[in-house]
Amino acid sequence: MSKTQSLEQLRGEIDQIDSNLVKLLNQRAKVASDVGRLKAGQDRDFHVPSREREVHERVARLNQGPLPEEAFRSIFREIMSACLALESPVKVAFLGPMATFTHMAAMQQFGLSAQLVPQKSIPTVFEEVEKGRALYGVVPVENSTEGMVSHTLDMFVESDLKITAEVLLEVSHDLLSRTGRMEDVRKVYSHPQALAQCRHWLEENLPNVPLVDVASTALAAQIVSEDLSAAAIAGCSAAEHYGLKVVRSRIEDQVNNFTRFIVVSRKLAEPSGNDKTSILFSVKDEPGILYRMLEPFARRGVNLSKIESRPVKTKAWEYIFFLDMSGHVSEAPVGEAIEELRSFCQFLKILGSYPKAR
Ligand SMILES: C=C(O[C@@H]1C=C(C(=O)O)C=C[C@H]1O)C(=O)O
Repeated sequence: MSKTQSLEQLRGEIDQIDSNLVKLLNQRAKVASDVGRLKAGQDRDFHVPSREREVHERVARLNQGPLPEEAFRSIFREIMSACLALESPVKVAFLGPMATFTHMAAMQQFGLSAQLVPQKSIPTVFEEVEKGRALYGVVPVENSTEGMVSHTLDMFVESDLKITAEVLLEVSHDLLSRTGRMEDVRKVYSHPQALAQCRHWLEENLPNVPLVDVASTALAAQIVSEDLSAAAIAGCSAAEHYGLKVVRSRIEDQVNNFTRFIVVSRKLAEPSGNDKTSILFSVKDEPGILYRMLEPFARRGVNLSKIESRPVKTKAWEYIFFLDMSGHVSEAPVGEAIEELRSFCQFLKILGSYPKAR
């Protein structure tokens, strides 16, 4: 920048660049619509997550700064979301109500132009996708401090939906109220997990204030939007959505609190080059079975990243196992190890192969 450039001149330059951006973005949208028409004629899906990933990766390679990769990721997520919405918005069911952490995860994955539809429960999210009323569903599956969301794992025993993506979100809690003043808080509402995650902060800062459990952090925010003497513990997007002020931000006791969400759909995702596969199976109760079920993976050098067991609801002391591994099921070592395991399982289901979250 030379010293002689005035504020007006610099703003003029920005206006010129924006004019070009508007033109280019509309050009891009038109080409995306052409692609949409072409695909419709060939009966192909318009939304192609693997291609979107390619676009993000290409943009990251092109980027020479000063903007960081993350900035381009959000910008291009919204560009592609808006291009898709011109044809027909991608419909996504998520565990609601509005402004839950699952809602934030859905926005992170699909952008603001997707049609995000809140659902009352995890089973209704699955049902919306199974019946074809939504293309995707988003539900929580695991929290780094509270563990697995067993309701979600249990759904896969009956459902044939596939996991097509995972989303990692840092979960941070704010204390929200109508007035934004600490001295007005006579009661605190939240989801029991959120209250547990802020226990020490609450003991120190709001001792003797009653804590009330409700079904979600967003519902707590909704209740508090009608009560001047109450506060909610919820994510920052709930403040905006329910017209609340932040009394204190980031009140969780542990930093680095992540929740993992999964995206379900009726189709398997294509390989992206850096995938993960999840399976579910049950084995006969006999000596050495735990060793035998893992051996096919060890022999082929397939990296197992997680193993969970859940009781079979209809049979006491029998278990089903959930296994996560690196790689896509279409890759030989992964596919072969799974088939070998299948040969001594009572049942085995591939829950999906999907890109590893960044
Ligand atoms: C335009 C396409 O369709 C959709 C829109 C994309 C985009 O805006 O870049 C990318 C993938 C698809 O979800 C395509 O497949 O190329």
